[in-house]
Formats: sequence, structure tokens, C-alpha cells
Amino acid sequence: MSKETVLNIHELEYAVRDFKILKKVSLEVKKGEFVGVIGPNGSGKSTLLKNIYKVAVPDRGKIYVNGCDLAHMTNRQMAREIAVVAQENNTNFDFTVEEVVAMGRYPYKRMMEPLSDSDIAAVQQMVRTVEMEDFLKSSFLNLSGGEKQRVLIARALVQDTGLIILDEPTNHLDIGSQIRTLQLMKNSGKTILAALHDLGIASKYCDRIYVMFEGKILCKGKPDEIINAELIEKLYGVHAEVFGHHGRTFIDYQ
Ligand SMILES: Nc1ncnc2c1ncn2[C@@H]1O[C@H](COP(=O)(O)OP(=O)(O)OP(=O)(O)O)[C@@H](O)[C@H]1O
Repeated sequence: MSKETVLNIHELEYAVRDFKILKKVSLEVKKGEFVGVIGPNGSGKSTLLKNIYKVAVPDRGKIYVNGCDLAHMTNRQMAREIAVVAQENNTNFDFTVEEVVAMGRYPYKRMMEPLSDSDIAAVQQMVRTVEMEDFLKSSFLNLSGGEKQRVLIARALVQDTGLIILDEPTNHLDIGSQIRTLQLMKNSGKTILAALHDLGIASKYCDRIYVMFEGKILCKGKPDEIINAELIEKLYGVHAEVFGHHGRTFIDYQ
């Protein structure tokens, strides 16, 4: 029996004024899959993700999460289904790291209901998992870009949703933090859809990849099936040699 579909996007279209950013984009993510979206700057990756987490509203097409039409879900229902680590983060209030991670528990609380002991334990555990325990009571605003990123990843995991959306989750992270973060995501067993720029990282962690180009899905498949010199030339205008080894893909940019 095939795995159940967590996210199903059907012929999504989105435009700003008369500029069509997404052109009939269809995509599917099955339970437990780590699916990447790659493509050059401006190809529509972030816009696609924003339509999924409702910062943008599609002009046409459908998005189903666990079989429910996203258009009919309340924000609270959505927050129990989808956690998001967005590219921009506009947190301007002076919350501590602990408070920011704890926000991940609020979709499960009634108005003004305090966190339970198990919520607090989960928050503290996740802060340790992303190696930010020394900053628990520190101001989120004073953190470096990479530290903020790790805190937001902890918040997404504490939210305990089936689906996590990541928009370039490693763009502020040093190589050690990149590997630890993606491995943590992979080990979490969550269903993940991530926009990624680094093709080496994408091929190492993704079960499947969708390639976006000029607002459309150009191709999709397993990393070693689709990442090749011809694709890299078309997407980025760069010559590269691509080597396959034990199912992994290695890229030497010329
Ligand atoms: N609100 C908006 N108004 C006008 N144009 C927009 C808007 N949002 C996105 N665009 C344009 O849509 C295109 C796709 O943008 P998007 O941010 O989705 O690309 P991306 O693939 O995520 O790029 P990057 O890799 O640089 O993050 C770009 O040309 C961008 O300038």
C-alpha cells in the first residue's frame, strides 16, 4: 500500500498584479518524506511555501493537508498541522529564547491557559537539542542569525505538527550547524518540505526533489535521478561535473 499523502498541491497559480509567479504548480509530499524544492533565485520557491502557510492566497488551484482543504482551515487548525521556519523573521518584540520556543505550544492552549509542566519540559528539551541551552533566558533579538535560526527550528519541532515547512533553513548556519540541523530534521521522522539552495545538501538529505524554474515545476525525482550537469547549466548557467557514488551526488562546479 502506498504511503498516505500529507501535502497535496494541485495546479496552484499565484500572481502579483499581472506577474504570474506560480504557474500551475502541482506537488505531493507523502508521510515521513523529506522533499526539497530547488531552483534559481526568483523561480518561485518562497512564494510556493508562502501559499502553503497562508501568507499568500492562491488565485487558483488547491492545497490539501492530510486531506483537508487548506482554504477552509482556521489559523489554529493550521498551526496544529504545519510548522514553519520562514526565511524572513519579523520578531520585533523582546522575547527570551525560552518564550520564543514556547510559542510552539500555544496552538494547543486555550486563551490565557498557562503552559503545563510537560510543555515546559518539551521546550527545554528542544532548546538543548538545538544546543541553545546557554541562551535560554537571553533575548532572542540579540542572537546571531544562526542562533535565531536554531531557536526557530526548536519552535517548529516543539509545535509537534506532522508537516514542517522550511524556507532555506540553513542559510545562516555554519557547516557544522547545517549538518546537525538537517540530520535532526531527518531523524525527527516528520514530513518535511524544504526550499534549499545547496544541491549537495539537497541530494544528501532529500528523498525527492522538485525543481522550480520560472514559476513552474521543471522536473521532479530522486536526487541522483535528476541532478546532472545539464540541469545545473539550465538552472544556474554554470558548468559542473556531477558524480554519483553509493547513491549520493557530488558536484564539482567549473
Ligand atoms: N509581493 C510581491 N510583489 C512582486 N513580486 C514578487 C512578490 N513576491 C515575489 N515576487 C517575485 O516573484 C518571483 C519569485 O520570488 P520568490 O521569492 O518566490 O523566489 P525564490 O525562488 O524563493 O527566490 P530566492 O531563491 O531568491 O529566495 C521573484 O521574481 C520575486 O521578485
